[in-house]
Amino acid sequence: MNKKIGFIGCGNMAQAIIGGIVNSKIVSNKDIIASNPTNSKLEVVKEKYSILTTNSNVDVAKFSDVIFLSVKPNKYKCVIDEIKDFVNEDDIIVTIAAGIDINFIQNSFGKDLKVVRTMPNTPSLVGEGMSAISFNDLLLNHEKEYILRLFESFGKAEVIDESLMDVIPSISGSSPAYVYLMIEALADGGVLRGIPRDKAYKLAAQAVLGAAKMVIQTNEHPGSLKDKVCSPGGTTIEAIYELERNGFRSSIISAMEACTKKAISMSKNK
Ligand SMILES: NC(=O)C1=CN([C@@H]2O[C@H](COP(=O)(O)OP(=O)(O)OC[C@H]3O[C@@H](n4cnc5c(N)ncnc54)[C@H](OP(=O)(O)O)[C@@H]3O)[C@@H](O)[C@H]2O)C=CC1
Ligand SMILES: O=C(O)[C@@H]1CCC=N1
Repeated sequence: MNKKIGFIGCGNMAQAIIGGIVNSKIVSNKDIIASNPTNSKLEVVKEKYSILTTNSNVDVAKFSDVIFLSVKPNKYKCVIDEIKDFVNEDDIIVTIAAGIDINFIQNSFGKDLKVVRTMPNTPSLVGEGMSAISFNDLLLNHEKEYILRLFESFGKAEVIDESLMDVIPSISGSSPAYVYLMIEALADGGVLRGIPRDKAYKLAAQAVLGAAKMVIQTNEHPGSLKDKVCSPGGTTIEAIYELERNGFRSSIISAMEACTKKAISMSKNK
């Protein structure tokens, strides 16, 4: 059966997933609907992807078999109150929010529902997303497989124990932002030495893409790949020494800890 997919909230993350799903053609655009209170974002997805749009969250709930709750965490309660009478036990609820657990979703709906907790990321838009997924017990095997196929249509997906979900923003949900910061810094460093800005972004971004592909495709330890770039007495080891002196790795791990602590505090203060 062709399932109908709905998005409640059509912001940055919903648009990335919609773009990824439409580009992969796994679901027909006529079977996708999105709601948003303001029209400008709906006009963007209508224009780009020819999906259905509405200002009514209830219309999305009535139309869809799989409902993505793609609003900010603090909007979950009111959105669920609005739609709960229009969601039935065969529907699948997908949460993408940091710090929202499956228990909270079930309690807010006040009934047993099939709930999938996920943490995607914005590279889903270009088919290179990374999503972590946890299912509750009510999903049947074929429904779990369907959800996995859906997420794999716009990148990679890993099933993960729900107890680890608050850590996922730090490693793959939020981390594209750290990488953009690094690409900006690499480009600025190039511009400082006279490289034209447009070329600097291309050089920096392609180096990051290539390095990530090397880790994934060669399966070699990142430390060993790093060693192969460091010619003895060469340029790279000078840069690595400077990065280590400035706490590059511990700065990233500290940033991740801050991210995880925030996700945990969000789950306590919903
Ligand atoms: N951005 C990211 O990289 C990632 C985000 N997430 C999760 O995705 C969720 C959305 O984040 P993000 O896309 O960044 O945020 P955005 O602010 O870009 O999107 C949220 C959207 O929800 C809309 N909205 C607000 N209130 C309602 C309502 N009552 N009914 C329907 N829609 C409403 C907003 O409309 P408007 O502003 O137009 O009024 C906005 O378009 C969050 O829970 C976040 O944790 C998860 C992984 C990665
Ligand atoms: O910043 C946030 O809260 C969301 C969750 C992961 C990425 N963006």
